[in-house]
Amino acid sequence: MLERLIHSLETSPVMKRGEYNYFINPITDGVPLLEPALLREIGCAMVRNLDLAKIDKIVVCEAMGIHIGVAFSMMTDIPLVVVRKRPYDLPGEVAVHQATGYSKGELYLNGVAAGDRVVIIDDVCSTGGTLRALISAIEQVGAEIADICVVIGRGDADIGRPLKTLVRIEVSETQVRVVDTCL
Ligand SMILES: O=P(O)(O)OC[C@H]1O[C@H](OP(=O)(O)OP(=O)(O)O)[C@H](O)[C@@H]1O
Ligand SMILES: Nc1nc2[nH]cnc2c(=O)[nH]1
Repeated sequence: MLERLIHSLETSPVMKRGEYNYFINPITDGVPLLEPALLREIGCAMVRNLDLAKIDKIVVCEAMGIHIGVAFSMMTDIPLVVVRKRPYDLPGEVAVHQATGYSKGELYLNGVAAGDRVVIIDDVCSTGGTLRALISAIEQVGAEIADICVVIGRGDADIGRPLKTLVRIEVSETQVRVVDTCL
């Protein structure tokens, strides 16, 4: 299992975004293209690794959490909430600040209510800025976070909660190395 993901990572190009070594991969960028078999492989691995007991909603972040969230939602029949990068000004919307290794912005959460039990999933965790922002937004509405899982972990960010990763990687200026897997 995860052979496709590991192969895609070990053949990922790396570019500079400022000082940040940014790897380019189908799962994290949709570039150059995303094979359905790779998406299925990841969906199955998430189903096997997440605690799905009594989960009301899956929460993902725009943009590169969406395809993973859709696959996972269709496999589990659990509704999907997409945290957006633009406001809708709906009642109860929560805004939080997001900072990554190469960008800053605001995130807007709608569709999660007090008492909901949710899982957060994303493509990658690097500095942890995005997951910390998502956790803060969900805590502000009074929902319960049952589990958090990303496909790819790089670095050792502290998000203040347990984090599941399908694979862990190291990124140099020229290449990606897979150093651990969940299996
Ligand atoms: O751990 P971090 O340093 O926060 O990095 C992880 C985040 O970076 C990417 O999102 P990004 O905001 O670049 O946008 P995108 O999904 O729209 O490409 C990725 O999809 C993660 O959400
Ligand atoms: N594609 C991609 N997304 C990221 N999100 C945070 N770091 C990275 C990275 O190196 N590559």
